[in-house]
Amino acid sequence: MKVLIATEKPFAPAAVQGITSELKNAGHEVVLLEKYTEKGQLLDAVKDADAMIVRSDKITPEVLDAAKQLKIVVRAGAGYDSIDTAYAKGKNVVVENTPGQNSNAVAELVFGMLVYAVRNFFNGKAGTELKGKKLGILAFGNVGRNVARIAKGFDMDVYAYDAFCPADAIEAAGVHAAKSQEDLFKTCDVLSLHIPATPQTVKSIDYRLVNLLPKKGILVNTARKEVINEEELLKLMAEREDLKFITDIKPDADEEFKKFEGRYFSTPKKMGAQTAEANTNAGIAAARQINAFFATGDTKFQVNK
Ligand SMILES: NC(=O)c1ccc[n+]([C@@H]2O[C@H](COP(=O)([O-])OP(=O)(O)OC[C@H]3O[C@@H](n4cnc5c(N)ncnc54)[C@H](O)[C@@H]3O)[C@@H](O)[C@H]2O)c1
Ligand SMILES: O=C(O)[C@H](O)[C@H](O)COP(=O)(O)O
Repeated sequence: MKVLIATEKPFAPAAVQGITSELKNAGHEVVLLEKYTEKGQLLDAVKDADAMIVRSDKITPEVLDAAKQLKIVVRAGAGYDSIDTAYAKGKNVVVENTPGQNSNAVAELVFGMLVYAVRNFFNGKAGTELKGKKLGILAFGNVGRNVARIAKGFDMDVYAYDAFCPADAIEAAGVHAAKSQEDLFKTCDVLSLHIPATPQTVKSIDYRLVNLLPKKGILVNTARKEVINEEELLKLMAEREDLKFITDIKPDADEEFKKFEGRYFSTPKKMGAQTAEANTNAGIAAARQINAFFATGDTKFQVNK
């Protein structure tokens, strides 16, 4: 089978090597399309691909229509909102993700950004410590659980809320279970977002919710920019000079947020999963899932059943 690795943002070289040898050892042909700049390059490359491995690359109906032989596309990562899963299903294309493979990388970045923020972006003025502060984790999935683990090392008081994870499972992980999203925002000094972008969550982080944060609250986003209601957050930050917003996903209104100097930080490019380890873990998992799919029909990680 022909497997296309299509990554506008390439994997680390060691990851590409690992993915390629997994696939070749299983008898597949590997084609690499990296750093493409035109949609046409992707449309051309997918024409004869039987399988694809992608990162945040947009797999639209146009791409799926061009991929006449495609049977499976694996998103080397957690969030698959960049893929039109329903359209793929209609074309009998299996869509999979690789859950948990990059979650430690994202969790470590949360703390990198947090230390930077509480130390006033290293401007030389006295900052604060994380020890003893209340950390709220919105969504207790793979990333949220890793954030909780690291937060305990900082001696933070950790709370979480997840719409689909029962409170006793959160408590069993040694984390306080908040009764609701509102309860989590009201309680915590730092609020870290780990919800996927879904119809229920898009723009859900709005004025009303963020305004529940106590004085000097910090909102951290390593999830998706779409979950934030940017217009309302801008309004709130203009009204509340105590709030900080730090994010791994540049908002559309980045220029406007930049006006809040000393209270806003965005990574220049999404960095959460950008480690050699996460690239290798997610990429090799994707390759193995493709091998299993062609060898035995395994669809354990399918997200468009
Ligand atoms: N910055 C990055 O590079 C990066 C890397 C990995 C993941 N992400 C983003 O972070 C998200 C979380 O990643 P993950 O690996 O923890 O995913 P995951 O699937 O392991 O966890 C997601 C959690 O969200 C919960 N959830 C779903 N809808 C919810 C809602 N409406 N309210 C509350 N909880 C809800 C689920 O129950 C689940 O526990 C991904 O969907 C992706 O968008 C970003
Ligand atoms: O959802 C995810 O897993 C991450 O957002 C994702 O892997 C990071 O995006 P990437 O850096 O791979 O484009």
